[in-house]
Amino acid sequence: MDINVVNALPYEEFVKLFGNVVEKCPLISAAVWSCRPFKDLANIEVHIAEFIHSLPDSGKEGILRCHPDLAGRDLQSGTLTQESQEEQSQAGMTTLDSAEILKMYRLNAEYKDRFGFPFVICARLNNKADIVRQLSERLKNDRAAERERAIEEVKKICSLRLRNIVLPDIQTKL
Ligand SMILES: NC(=O)NC1=NC(=O)NC1=O
Repeated sequence: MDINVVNALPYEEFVKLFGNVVEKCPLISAAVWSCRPFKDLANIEVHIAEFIHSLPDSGKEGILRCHPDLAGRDLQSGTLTQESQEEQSQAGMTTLDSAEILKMYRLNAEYKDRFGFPFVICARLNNKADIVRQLSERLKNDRAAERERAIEEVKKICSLRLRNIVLPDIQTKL
């Protein structure tokens, strides 16, 4: 999709197209629409990142709280967004055995108890072993460091989702 086409979208169409590039946070795309005209795809990412980093800690944590757990309730009940379903499936979350599901549930619960927001990682860039290792390691971080780390993962997820929309014919398998 040509960047001039993106720049010409009315905000309703822009939000419809990009509203879930950050999981369940259409506000971000609705806000970034005001930054048109975008030079290119990377420029959209820059504006999204600037918006996210301009938020107070509570806002950043709010973004994290909009993310479904990996291998969690939403996956088990089939209520993930299409993007999350595809991402979690690609990371092997849909083929865990019961012991692996229980391990993810326990680690996710421990993480949420410690930080007050869910563990977020860019699933497309990790397999299930990476995810368990990262979850175990990042549990040791302090809250501020972990908040920033998780937001970096949100930005990676966003970048891949944007590419899937704007460059659908190029497989974004990194
Ligand atoms: N808690 C999460 O990290 N969730 C997710 N990461 C992704 O890449 N897709 C998700 O649903």
